[in-house]
Amino acid sequence: MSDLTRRFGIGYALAPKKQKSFIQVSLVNLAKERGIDLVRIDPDKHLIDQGPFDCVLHKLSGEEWKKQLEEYSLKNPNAVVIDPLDAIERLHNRISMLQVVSELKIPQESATFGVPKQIVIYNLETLLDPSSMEGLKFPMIAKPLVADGSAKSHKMSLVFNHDGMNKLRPPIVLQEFVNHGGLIFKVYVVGKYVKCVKRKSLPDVSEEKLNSLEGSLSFSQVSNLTTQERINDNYYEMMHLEEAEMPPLSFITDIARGLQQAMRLHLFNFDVIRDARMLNHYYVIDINYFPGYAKMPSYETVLTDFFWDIVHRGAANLDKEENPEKDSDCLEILSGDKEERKLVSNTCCSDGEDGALPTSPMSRKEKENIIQVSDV
Ligand SMILES: Nc1ncnc2c1ncn2[C@@H]1O[C@H](COP(=O)(O)OP(=O)(O)OP(=O)(O)O)[C@@H](O)[C@H]1O
Ligand SMILES: O=P(O)(O)O[C@H]1[C@H](OP(=O)(O)O)[C@@H](OP(=O)(O)O)[C@@H](O)[C@@H](O)[C@@H]1OP(=O)(O)O
Ligand SMILES: [Mg+2]
Ligand SMILES: [Mg+2]
Repeated sequence: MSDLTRRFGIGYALAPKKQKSFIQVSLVNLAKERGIDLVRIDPDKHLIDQGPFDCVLHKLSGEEWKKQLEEYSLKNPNAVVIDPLDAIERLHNRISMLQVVSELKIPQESATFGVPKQIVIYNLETLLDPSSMEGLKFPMIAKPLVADGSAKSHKMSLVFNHDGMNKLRPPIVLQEFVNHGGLIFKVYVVGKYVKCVKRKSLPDVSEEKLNSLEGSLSFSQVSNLTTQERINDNYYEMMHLEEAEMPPLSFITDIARGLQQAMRLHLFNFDVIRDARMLNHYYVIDINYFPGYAKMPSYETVLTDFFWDIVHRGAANLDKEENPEKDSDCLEILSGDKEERKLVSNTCCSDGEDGALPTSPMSRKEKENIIQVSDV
């Protein structure tokens, strides 16, 4: 059978929440039209007994799953696994996650980048010893060291002074909070495709405010919002985020490609903030494996193109540049919307649709999410 008439199978093994957000009818139908069947893998059954698959797409972890994948790959050497578990594991620890950013060797002409100053704290004794924090300035953001996708791993605190340390539970990463004008850039990578969107982020903390704030403030999953209504505060209106400038395209693409090569991953996104005091300096603060692509405009088309490449070009050729000129068109800078609010619940909206790529028959649904930030 020629490649044009043959059907291809991509098995997906995802947690229920991810499956619900990612496997939308619009994606399944578009892939089907292009000869690709998306098939659910039952994680409770042996992988080896399912399929056959041309590609296994997954966001599951643990020793048992690792064994299953290894066994499957041994028996099906031509099946592509997106992505290798050992490469994904680097992102499960917030130190190794950002280490890769510090090691990137790419030209920094139009703009510069780095990671915020941070330390890792493994026990209470170190946490409560002020000398451990030497070199770090308040406010800080305390993040669980483990970033395994659990609700716990997204629970963070803004820490304004030493009193705020009491409520933290190591192991944590203490990272300097960088004022960034309440705006975050999310850069989605799908194989060679790179897309940068704007979202609302935590508001700046002024010196004045810092002195009047008590201890710490906890919050969770700021970046999991797409649709938001604001209540009672004009911070973001005053910031005019819609008009805020995007980072230079080539700069963002260089970081994306650098990260992709260093991490050997095809599906990830990273969060970038711009230093409010030095406007051509950026910080990478977070990298996520297999993020919420359904929030990315035209996600069905982008992902289906990627699947098509996998099944027609194979893993070995997937990362080779086919047509560098075409690739440069792949970077789209879009504007989205996201925000963090104090003591209220909100919904927020990503302005998403860009028209630069053909959209699939069923357009992406805006998701509504709620965020709550409460005093600890
Ligand atoms: N160093 C920092 N300076 C300023 N703001 C920060 C910093 N680190 C994180 N933030 C803010 O806190 C939010 C959550 O942090 P981070 O992205 O590390 O958490 P996460 O739970 O891994 O998020 P995601 O849902 O994207 O996986 C960011 O989106 C940003 O708004
Ligand atoms: O779907 P999941 O539960 O995996 O949640 C992921 C979420 O996507 P969603 O919007 O589809 O929920 C992502 O949002 P964006 O970065 O794309 O905004 C991001 O928050 C990831 O860190 C989450 O992955 P986790 O770290 O929790 O595994
Ligand atoms: Mg994030
Ligand atoms: Mg994250």
